[in-house]
This record gives sequence, C-alpha cells and structure tokens, in this order.
Amino acid sequence: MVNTWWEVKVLCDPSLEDTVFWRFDSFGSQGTSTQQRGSSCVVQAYFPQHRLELLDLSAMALLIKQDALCNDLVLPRISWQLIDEEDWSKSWKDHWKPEPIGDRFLITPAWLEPPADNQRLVLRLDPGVAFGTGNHPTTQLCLESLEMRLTYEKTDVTIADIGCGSGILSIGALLLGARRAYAADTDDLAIHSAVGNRTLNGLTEQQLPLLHGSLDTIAQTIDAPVDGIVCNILAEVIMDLIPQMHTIVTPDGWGILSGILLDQSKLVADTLEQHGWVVATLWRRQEWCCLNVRRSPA
Ligand SMILES: C[S@@+](CC[C@H](N)C(=O)[O-])C[C@H]1O[C@@H](n2cnc3c(N)ncnc32)[C@H](O)[C@@H]1O
Repeated sequence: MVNTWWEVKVLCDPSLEDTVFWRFDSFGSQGTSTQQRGSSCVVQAYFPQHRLELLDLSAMALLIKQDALCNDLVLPRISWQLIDEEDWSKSWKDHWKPEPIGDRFLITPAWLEPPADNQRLVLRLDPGVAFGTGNHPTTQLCLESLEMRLTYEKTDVTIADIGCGSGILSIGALLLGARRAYAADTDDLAIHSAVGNRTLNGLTEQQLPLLHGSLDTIAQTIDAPVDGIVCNILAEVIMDLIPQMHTIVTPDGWGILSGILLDQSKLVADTLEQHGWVVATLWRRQEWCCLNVRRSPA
C-alpha cells in the first residue's frame, strides 16, 4: 500500500511540457497534471515514495534541465516534496475536470457527475495511482483510433490491451461496443486501479478480464485469437513485444500502438514490417504518434 508520494513540480516554458511529461513517464510517474502560469506552465507528477530515491529525483531534474538547454529554452525551476496519500488525492482531484476526447467520449472523474445535457459516452475514471487519465496525448490518440475503428467497422470484437494502466482504453473499447477486452499490466497498482474502474463503469469480469502480466499472460488466457491489440507503452517496450504480437490476433487482426515519440516511429514501423504488419496510418499529437497497423496478407 502506497502512503507517501513525491510531488515533483517543474515550472518551465510551455514548449518543454511534453518533454517533461516524457521524462516523468520514464521515471515511472503515476499521475501528472499541467497548469498555465502566465507565459510559463507548471507540470506536476506524482511518484510512490518507495519507487524513487533522492538520487533519482536529482537525475531526473538534471535531464530536464539538459532538455531545456538543448532546445535553447530558459532553465526550468524544479522542486519536490513528500506528501501523504490524502493530499495526493486532493491535489489530483483539484485539477481534474470532465474532458471530451474525440467525437464520442467524455472522460469523467469518479467524483463528478457528467453535465445533464451530455450526449457523449461517459467513461468514468478514478485513476488511483495508475497512468491513464486521458490527459496524455498518447492515451487520447489511442481512444480516438479506437473510436474510428469501432464506430465505422464491426464492433462485436475482442481486444487485448497491453499496459492497461487505469483500464481507460479497454473501458473505452467496451463502451464503443467491443464484446471483451483482455487487459494486462505488469504493475500491481495499475491492476488495482483498473479493477475499481471496471466496477465504476458497470462492466463485468467477463467483459474485462484484468491480468497481472503482459502479452504472454494474455496469450495463455485467451481461448481464441483477438481481433485487435491496443498498446500504449514506450517504443522500447513495444519493439520487444512486436515479434510475439501475431500470436494473439486473428490473421486479419489490427493494432493501435502509441507511446511512441515521432522520431522513433520509423524504427518501430520497420520492426513491425519485418514481423508481418503493415502501418496503415500514423496519427500525431505534439511529439507523440500513434500507429494504426494491420496484419499483412500472408
Ligand atoms: C503509458 S501507460 C498507458 C496506460 C493506459 N493504457 C493509457 O493508454 O493511458 C503504460 C502502462 O504500461 C505498463 N507496462 C510497462 N511495461 C509493460 C509491459 N512490458 N507489459 C505490460 N505492461 C507494461 C505500465 O505499468 C503502465 O501502466
């Protein structure tokens, strides 16, 4: 059980914001938020205390300052403090409002009601300590890709969600009409949070089996290949998973892959093509991209 958190604040030029998110993510942040402050912005992240030593925080600060220097930006001001669980939830809750994503979703914090005139699919979330609040560009790109695929093509599909975090992508797919989403994450805290979000959205264990593990765990669990894969993890992890991806999908299956920085997209696309996948589209937001892929005909 996590009781104490590092709250890290970076006051920086807005054009550094995305790089700061990326650095936070690579050090295992479990929740982020951003606010405008005049012509600057404050990017915040939360890390379970036991996961980061002071040395890690110093290294992260150094890397963020180097990022600013390399981009000719003013040096960011970086601070951190320990806060307890109650303060963590409160500061998180203060920042989080219902957020429309794509044409169909309204991501709604568990503690708020959606507006009375809402016409969108309400995806309720209590992120707990897991990544996946919908405010990161990669999550948004995945939800929008799912929306395109499941709104205009057949919806009665099964999917695998590798690196499910809060469960946001699986829940989104089920709200759009998917029949079942097998979701896996290597982090216990993510699974714990996804279990809560499954209940919050009125979904059953059968619709959304939550597994501690990764692609191989899903392979051992499914009784038939799935129609599609969603995977929003860093490019390095995705490239390790690509050689096994075909083992869990149908021969005409598809994939939605994000967590990939634009300058890594060619490397990931080449790896996909070497393993029997075709990149159909690349969607981009800020420095991030999302590859929509399908199995290449045999
Ligand atoms: C960037 S978050 C994505 C969360 C959510 N799917 C979203 O789109 O917002 C990546 C998640 O992948 C998990 N993860 C990292 N490496 C993994 C791996 N090899 N297999 C499964 N999950 C992994 C992390 O614990 C984290 O919860």
